[in-house]
Amino acid sequence: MPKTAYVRTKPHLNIGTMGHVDHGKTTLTAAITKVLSDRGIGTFVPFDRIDRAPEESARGITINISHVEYETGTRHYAHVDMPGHADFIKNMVTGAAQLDGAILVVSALDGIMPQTAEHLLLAKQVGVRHIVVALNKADAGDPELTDLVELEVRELLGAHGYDGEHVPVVRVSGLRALEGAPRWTAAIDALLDAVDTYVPMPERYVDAPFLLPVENVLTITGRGTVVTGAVERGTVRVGDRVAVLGAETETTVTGLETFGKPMESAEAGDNVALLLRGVHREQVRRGHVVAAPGSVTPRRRFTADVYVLSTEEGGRRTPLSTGYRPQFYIRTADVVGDLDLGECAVARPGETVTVAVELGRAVPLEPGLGFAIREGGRTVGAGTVRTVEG
Ligand SMILES: Nc1nc2c(ncn2[C@@H]2O[C@H](COP(=O)(O)OP(=O)(O)OP(=O)(O)O)[C@@H](O)[C@H]2O)c(=O)[nH]1
Ligand SMILES: [Mg+2]
Repeated sequence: MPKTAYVRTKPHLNIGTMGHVDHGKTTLTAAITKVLSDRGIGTFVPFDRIDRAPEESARGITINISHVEYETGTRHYAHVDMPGHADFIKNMVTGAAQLDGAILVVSALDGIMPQTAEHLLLAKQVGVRHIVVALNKADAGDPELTDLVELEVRELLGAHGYDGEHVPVVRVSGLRALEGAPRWTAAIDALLDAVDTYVPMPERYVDAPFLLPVENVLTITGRGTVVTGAVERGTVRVGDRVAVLGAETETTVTGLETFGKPMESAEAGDNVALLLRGVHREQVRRGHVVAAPGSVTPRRRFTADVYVLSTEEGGRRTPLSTGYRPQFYIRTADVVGDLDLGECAVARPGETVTVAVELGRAVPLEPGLGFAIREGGRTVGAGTVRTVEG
């Protein structure tokens, strides 16, 4: 049976749930789809369809990011549910790199925890400009304690450069909303209203040359290799030639889908799957970039302003020095790089310094691009590209 084509009727945005492990991101994601499907718009996606890997159900945590789709009265959303566990921050950053706005989920029972702050910092760094807070588990929390958690969260938002005073903070219960309790389904409506009104429609650079950072690579039996991700800029049509930067190959797009629905062309902001002619699954990886041929040249060397996280923020205890070789998280890529601190030679936790970086492999870079620096499973710094060199 031929699949129904995607019909663009409402503006499309990319949002997602982030926050500390077990604070209820996946439950809330399922609850949002439930409330909307009860209203007759969209399909309910149960919890075990979101966390569907055997290891996820065995451990009771999210490991991989997953995407669900839904519509409110005014918008179409692709929603990424991100893992909270510290071991899977890598997957969280990949998910966050494509968002126009994020729902920061904070358990009203536990308040701010380490990955609440780390996710906020990483989101800011990869360019998430707007946050809405869901104070989850409000069914079980004491209202006065919840007030304190709200104050704490607003302060944390402010400390990371968000408008802590005005960010909407909505008290929800994903669990009770899933069960259909009217008070809590109404809270989901309030949360979606906050997202609809507080996260503005971003400017989409549809006229720029096409660029898509690869989030995932799949094989469709009988059809070939598919890459998925959000289109960062430009448009792409079936039949277009594209370069796969990282795989150093050029190919033709032979199919285009969003959430299983075929489309003729995709544009900046769309969350899509591209079928690539004659490309083998092993050739392409997360972190590669699919782009209009000749439109970008991957580079290895750049200068950047880097903030070295303080020890209290979960950063290092000791200074960084020239020759330090951490991992750089740039768009969906994770690349090793050498740091040169020039004359200042060392950078202490809590300091901001200008550094020169030489990456282990070339990636598309441009001034203003944000990135995170991680080492041995923790975030140690956050930076912005200043200049790009050959
Ligand atoms: N009381 C109460 N419990 C909740 C609520 N939402 C989630 N929970 C419980 O909290 C636990 C964790 O929920 P998840 O949705 O898996 O949390 P998560 O944030 O997705 O966890 P990770 O993805 O592993 O970081 C589960 O036992 C849920 O049933 C809520 O609103 N109220
Ligand atoms: Mg989860």
